[in-house]
Amino acid sequence: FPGSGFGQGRGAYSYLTPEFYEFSCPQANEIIMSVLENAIAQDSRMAASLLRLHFHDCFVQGCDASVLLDDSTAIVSEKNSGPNKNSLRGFEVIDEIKTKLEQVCPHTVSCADILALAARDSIVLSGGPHWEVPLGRKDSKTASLSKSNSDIPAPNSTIQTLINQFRRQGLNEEDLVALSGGHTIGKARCVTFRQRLYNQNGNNEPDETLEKNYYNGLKTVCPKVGGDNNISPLDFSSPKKFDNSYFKLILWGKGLLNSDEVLATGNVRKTMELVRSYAEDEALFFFQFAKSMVKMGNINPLLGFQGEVRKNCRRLN
Ligand code: HEM
Ligand SMILES: [Ca+2]
Ligand SMILES: [Ca+2]
Repeated sequence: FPGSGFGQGRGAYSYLTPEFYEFSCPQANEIIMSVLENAIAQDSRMAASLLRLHFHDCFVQGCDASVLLDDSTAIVSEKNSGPNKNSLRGFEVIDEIKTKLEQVCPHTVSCADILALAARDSIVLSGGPHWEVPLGRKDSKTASLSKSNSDIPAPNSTIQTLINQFRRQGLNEEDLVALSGGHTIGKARCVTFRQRLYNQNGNNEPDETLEKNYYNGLKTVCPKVGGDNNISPLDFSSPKKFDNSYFKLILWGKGLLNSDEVLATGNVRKTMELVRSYAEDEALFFFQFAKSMVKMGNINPLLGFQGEVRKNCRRLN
């Protein structure tokens, strides 16, 4: 029985299933959704931040809530890695969900599953697709600052580096392009796209694939020196709505990060074609995004007796 006995970690449940908490915590979905509705109403960017949190968890040791652990004697936190520091948001929202779940179903719903459900619900609340989230992940007793520095793709990556880093996680080009569509919501800091504006190839010239008006606008947000934390939307046409406009912008030279633009300009036929098809067909993008989110959520989960269900997502029990 999912979630009853075996699901609670006393047995060796060996796969993820959407019904995992059906009996042990049937209220989990409702509780998560109600916390998110409030959090996103107060701060519309929060949906994007929670989606990214799940991504940065899954790419480091798998989807095991390692990203949520604070520094302690036993833990060197991933929160201080290059990609995460001064950047990841949403930890307080995860804490709020966890506190409510501990009141209703103590020691039952893992932090890793909360991240996966919060990411899905954030997409739904932003107008994107709904999908069933396979559940039953346990929480790690370790974190990896070094893997967080090495395994999360950098914004100035080439297309080949992106393909390789996704492949290492078991994700292919279709997953790379669809999941990059997560950038249809949320914002990025000047430091993550400055190189494109002023010195793309070490020759003090901008990235020539940037559309000129867009480029001029970005320079006012992101000066050559200073303003590191100034933010710009990843999809300026609809930064709060989960839609396919991200792919249309890329085709027009209006993608914010180098890693966005190279999906269309990096001379890899496959990703170029996928960008075009998602720009033309939003339903196709939604379908593939949901499929790829399930795939990303399945990266190396801890199952059964492995790991633990943390009582506080920030520390080991
Ligand atoms: C393909 C490789 C990727 C690279 C290089 C990348 C890079 C980045 C960078 C640099 C930022 C801005 C961070 C900051 O300035 O603080 C960002 C934001 C974001 N990323 Fe990615 N990302 C990638 C893939 C993904 C994936 C797979 C997802 C989810 C499915 C995702 C979701 C997001 C979201 C939603 C934001 C906005 C967060 C917010 O506003 O708080 N990204 N990404
Ligand atoms: Ca992890
Ligand atoms: Ca959008």
